[in-house]
Amino acid sequence: MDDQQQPPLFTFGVIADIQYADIDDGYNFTRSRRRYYRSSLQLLRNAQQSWSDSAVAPRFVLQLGDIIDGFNKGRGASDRALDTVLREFGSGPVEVHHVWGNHEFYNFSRRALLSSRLNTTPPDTDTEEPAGSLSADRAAPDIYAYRFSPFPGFTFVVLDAYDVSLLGREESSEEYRGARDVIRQHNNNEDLNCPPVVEGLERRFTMFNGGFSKDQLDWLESVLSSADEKKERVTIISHLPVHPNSTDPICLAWNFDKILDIIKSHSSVVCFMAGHDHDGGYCQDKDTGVHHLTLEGVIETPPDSDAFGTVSVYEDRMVLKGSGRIADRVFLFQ
Ligand SMILES: Nc1ncnc2c1ncn2[C@@H]1O[C@H](COP(=O)(O)OP(=O)(O)O)[C@@H](O)[C@H]1O
Repeated sequence: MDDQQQPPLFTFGVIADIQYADIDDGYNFTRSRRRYYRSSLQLLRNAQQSWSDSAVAPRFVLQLGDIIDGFNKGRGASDRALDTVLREFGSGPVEVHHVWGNHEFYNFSRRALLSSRLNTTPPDTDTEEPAGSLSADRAAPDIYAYRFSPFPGFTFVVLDAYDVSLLGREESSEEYRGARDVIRQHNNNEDLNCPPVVEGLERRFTMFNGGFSKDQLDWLESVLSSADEKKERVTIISHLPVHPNSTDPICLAWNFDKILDIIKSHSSVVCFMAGHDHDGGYCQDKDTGVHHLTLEGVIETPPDSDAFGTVSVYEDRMVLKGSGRIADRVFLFQ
């Protein structure tokens, strides 16, 4: 019998870059793509409706970052916009795991985010760690990175792609200075949102991107080592993509190569999911077989279309059923 005819072990929903704001339509920076700020809420509603109606209720939803747009901040509407979108999420049947993107930091400080409803770190389940030490389920107190296991044998890792960034860090902090040193080595522009070159991987060194600290990378190593031992299947999620063939390089994480190196040295990773590049992208890494999916963004999806997916997980594969401009895909495990 074909796997596809058997029921999945579990399913989950994915959606990226909602960027809701109660403002008229606009355009991206280069004016090549229209942005539908109000309609994005209706597209989220469509996704929730589909997940509510589905025969197999999804176990959870992954919200891949940029839930509300930075324009809310200047209008004093950040809290209101967030309430509006979270109310919509709350109407659905399942828990949501929120990833943080650049627009989260345009609206809120890191400290505010850590104590907000956008912090979906699960309660500590790790009983093996001695009292007082950090849980293996979380990276560090001010890094928004955690793991969760929705089904035996499957682990999901939420990464903090703005851990090393000029966004969200106090200008007086050591972290801010460290991030400024990194970007300044590559970008001499006065406006650090302006990429340093017109082509190639160096374009990623802009202020709207960021990277992963050594602490976070070390933690990821340890999570993946443990998953390797248990022969688990790991899906990593982050706002920023890490594979150059899965995105326009202007959207890559600063130290994407470090994540690729770590993935390469662990057999457990099967998939990496990101947002940020609203045009979306996909590749399967030829060495590791890991599937790198960049999900098309809701904000640049016309009101008569959709941009969400539902993933069915089987023993040997994940099957993405895309809606609207998201393609159907099969991610076979290697
Ligand atoms: N090529 C560029 N040169 C200068 N500023 C840019 C460039 N691209 C984006 N920006 C600015 O960077 C910020 C983030 O860009 P934006 O396209 O809004 O990000 P996102 O795609 O995450 O919504 C905005 O303030 C935008 O005006």
